Amino acid sequence: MPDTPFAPVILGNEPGSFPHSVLAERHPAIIRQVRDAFPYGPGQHRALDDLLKSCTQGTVEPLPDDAPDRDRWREWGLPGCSGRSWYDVPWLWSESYFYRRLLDAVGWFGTGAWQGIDPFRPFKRAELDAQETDEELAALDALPGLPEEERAQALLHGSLWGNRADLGFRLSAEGAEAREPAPSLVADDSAALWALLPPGGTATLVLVADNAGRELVPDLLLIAHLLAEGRAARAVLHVKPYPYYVSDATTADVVDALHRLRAASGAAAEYARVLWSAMADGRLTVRAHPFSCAPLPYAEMPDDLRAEFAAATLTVFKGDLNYRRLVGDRLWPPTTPFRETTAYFPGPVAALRTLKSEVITGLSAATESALVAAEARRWRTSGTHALIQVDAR
Ligand SMILES: O=P(O)(O)OC[C@@]1(O)O[C@H](CO)[C@@H](O)[C@@H]1O
Repeated sequence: MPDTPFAPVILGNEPGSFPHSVLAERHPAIIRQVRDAFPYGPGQHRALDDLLKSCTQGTVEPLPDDAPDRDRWREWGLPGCSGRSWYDVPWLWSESYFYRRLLDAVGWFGTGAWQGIDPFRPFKRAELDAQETDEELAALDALPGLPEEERAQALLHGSLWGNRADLGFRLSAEGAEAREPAPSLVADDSAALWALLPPGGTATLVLVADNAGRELVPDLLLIAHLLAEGRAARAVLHVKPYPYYVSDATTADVVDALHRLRAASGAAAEYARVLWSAMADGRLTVRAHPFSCAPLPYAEMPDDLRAEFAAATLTVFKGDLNYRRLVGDRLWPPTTPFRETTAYFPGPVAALRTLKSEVITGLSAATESALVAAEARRWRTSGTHALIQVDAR
């Protein structure tokens, strides 16, 4: 990481700011939604009440003594954050710990009957079962007649804009889905991305997934295309080891998405066949590394993960949160080169992301001025702009 006195770490303690609204409004709304979605017992309701009080008015508290990941969270900075207001510790840390505590409250980590019951599953399932998903899958039938480059580009854009399908985001951005998509890319390095994945090559692609459902489906379709066309010989899909940020994909969500694709007809079912056989013969693997849910930037990744990314031809980070973790959750001057913020990364790296938080790098001065002139600061968080950035080395 470069020395960054000019790029302060984002905190959530400024009333009226986007990060503050996430802590003060989005998190309580998520607690409400989860509480309403399950027939929880009194213990769970009490734990949710306690969490609501702690995260809005209280301080960060340590994990229970028997938490299986106590040591990990100690390494991830819990002792330094304990006793401080959730608003005063780094925003990234605070959000991440909120999801960890929410899972605790509903019994995910316990040994009881609620162990492993995903509190966000009803929302993710509803999205996967929605009519919009049928329409998106039916639209794939237009692809087989097109030249390979056009299909590849269409599927890349499907995966990119699929990142708008973020359930946590929609909780606090009502109507965002209905707005004009404004499909404007604020940075487009797709040519550099394709140059790293030529047809008939031996590339290993690592895709660090973001959301389940209507984002994961197009991510899987893109992977299927890359494998089928020989742009990747092998792909590794990184998902979250536990439910996170409402809609982030876990292994269970990958299974649901693959079932959804397999049950479809036409081209979608063909992509499903490619994916099932690639999983069966090991060309496509799923990883759920603990660091995927860490409250830290990727600059602090552990050695085993660093080695894995170093061995890949290209690592693609999907989504807003992964972007924040890739470049560092800081208020960078928007023209800071992307490759300067990813210089620590051990191999070629790309970001596919719609803009849903204030972190941004790699803009040209002209693009930044145009966005500010048209929308002041709104373009940073509205989810209506996107980027494809590549550091090819
Ligand atoms: O990573 P994703 O799904 O694209 O977006 C995650 C997100 O909704 O959560 C954060 C605020 O909670 C923001 O960074 C962003 O808006």
